[in-house]
Amino acid sequence: MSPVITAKNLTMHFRRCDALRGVDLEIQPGTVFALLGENGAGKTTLIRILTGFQKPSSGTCLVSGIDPGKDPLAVRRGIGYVSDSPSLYDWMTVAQIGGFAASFYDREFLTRYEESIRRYEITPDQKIRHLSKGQRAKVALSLALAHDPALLILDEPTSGLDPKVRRSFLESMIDRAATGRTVFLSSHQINEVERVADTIAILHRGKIVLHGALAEIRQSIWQVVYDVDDPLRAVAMLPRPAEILSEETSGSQRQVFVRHLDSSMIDDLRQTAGVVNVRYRIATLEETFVACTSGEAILQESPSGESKTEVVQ
Ligand SMILES: Nc1ncnc2c1ncn2[C@@H]1O[C@H](COP(=O)(O)OP(=O)(O)OP(=O)(O)O)[C@@H](O)[C@H]1O
Repeated sequence: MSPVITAKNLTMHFRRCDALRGVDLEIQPGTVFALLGENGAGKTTLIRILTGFQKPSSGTCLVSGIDPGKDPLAVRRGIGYVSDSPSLYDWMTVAQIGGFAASFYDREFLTRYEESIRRYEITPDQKIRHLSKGQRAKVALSLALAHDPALLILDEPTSGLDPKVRRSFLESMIDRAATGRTVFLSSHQINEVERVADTIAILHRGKIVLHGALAEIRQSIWQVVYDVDDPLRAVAMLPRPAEILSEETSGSQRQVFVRHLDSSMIDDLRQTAGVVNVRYRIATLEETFVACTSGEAILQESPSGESKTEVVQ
């Protein structure tokens, strides 16, 4: 099956910063994909390029087979999209905005929209400008979902929602993917991402530093901690195929986050002169995120499963 989203070497130079620095990405249909990154990592910029609101400085991308730079309206007609700050016509009521949006789509749109508004317990004749932040988010989500798009792109979709609504919304995203539709969401909420995503990518300073199946990532990244007899002692890097995500020294203790560790490497480390008290365990996704976004040596996995390590300046 061909990917729903393909990005090749996307860059975005703004006057004062490089928001994207060569992003490669492939997202398969029928999956929930989560883009993780710190503030300012470039998530919104990438989403704006994929939805045709921003032209990249260089590189190419296809969304459902269409180049958003060439035909942004065709891309946006075919997808459901909620930005991080949805702009809605404030002077309309909840019902009016649904009726207005419905004029661009088939008859089912209004039925689905009204059903969603009822489920979210929003009063249809309330003015948009009088809605709370969470209610606005619910209206924006209802509009994005009402034409039942094959691809849904959501920038921080749950930021205004309370925990109960958040949970049921995320569960509904898993159901969507199970019917072959694709969900692309950006988030800071690692615990939420863990519950719903099939694949994730971590964006750090405009580069994707980790990309792959969540199940595989959760099983392949390890935290290794050991002590050295002398804080100045040099210890050799773990050999290939190990890939170091980050290394930290605190006095005589060293902590390494590493991908593709095997037990012989731990045995060798235990045999190393001056190294004592070696312990290791699987890293949590949160630890992996911190390691990927604070370490110097970082890696990128291609969709084919090969991975490479590179250094971020
Ligand atoms: N139109 C613009 N002009 C200049 N710089 C911009 C513009 N849009 C974004 N940037 C810069 O690009 C970088 C990435 O911003 P972006 O909004 O994509 O990050 P983000 O990952 O979505 O952050 P957050 O999680 O805080 O929303 C930031 O340094 C930001 O200041």
